[in-house]
Amino acid sequence: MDKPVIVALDFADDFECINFLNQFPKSEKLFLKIGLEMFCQFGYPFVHNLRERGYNIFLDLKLHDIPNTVKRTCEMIAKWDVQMLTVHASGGAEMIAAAKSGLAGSKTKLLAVTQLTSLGQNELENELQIPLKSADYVAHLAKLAFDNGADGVISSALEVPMIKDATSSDFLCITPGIRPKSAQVGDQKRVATPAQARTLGSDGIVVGRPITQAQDGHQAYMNICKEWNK
Ligand SMILES: O=C(O)c1cc(=O)[nH]c(=O)n1[C@@H]1O[C@H](COP(=O)(O)O)[C@@H](O)[C@H]1O
Repeated sequence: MDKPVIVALDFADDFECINFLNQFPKSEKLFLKIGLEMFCQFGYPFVHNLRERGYNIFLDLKLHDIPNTVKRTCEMIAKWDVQMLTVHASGGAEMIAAAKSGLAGSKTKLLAVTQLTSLGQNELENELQIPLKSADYVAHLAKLAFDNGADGVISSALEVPMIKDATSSDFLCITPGIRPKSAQVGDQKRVATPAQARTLGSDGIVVGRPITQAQDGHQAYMNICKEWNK
């Protein structure tokens, strides 16, 4: 798989989303992330529709439940022919392994979310009461995901070198929290530019608002791809 720029489709309605996609030439082979906002409203038919149109799909459901429930859910998703699926690494070793076994026989890559990019050191210590440096917590969760069969993790680009050291160079690091220099950071805490993410060894970047809320979404996407592929 080439290193993709994955567009996060965080739209309130499907009409707005399809209008957004129609800005792109048909030849543009987009990699799209369907997250909770759209999946909760439009479910599997929406995923199926976008697969039929030839898009690669990252289904970002961030599953986090008991192993049996996660396994059964993954068995269902395994039939959907999506390229990537997320679970929370903090669901534990057994849950990650259960997710992987649920996906058996499919080509869907299992990605474990480490520490959300919207959480910094302060939130980790004071809200979640995790007495670790953020980087150590991310490395710990990445190792847990690696040891239990995940294909990769979701983390900030800033942590990629450390994750690859703690796991393996081909363990996928897909990184949201991407902000071109001119973009607003918003609710993200651990951010990097597309160029920084590339230099740090990220295997793919996830970008939402800097593209979906731009005046010209296609141009914003092209600019980010240019910086990413430099
Ligand atoms: O799993 C994710 O994709 C994810 C994990 C994470 O730690 N941080 C994070 O921002 N994301 C997702 O990546 C996207 C980032 O969107 P923007 O902040 O608008 O670029 C959103 O759809 C988030 O749900």
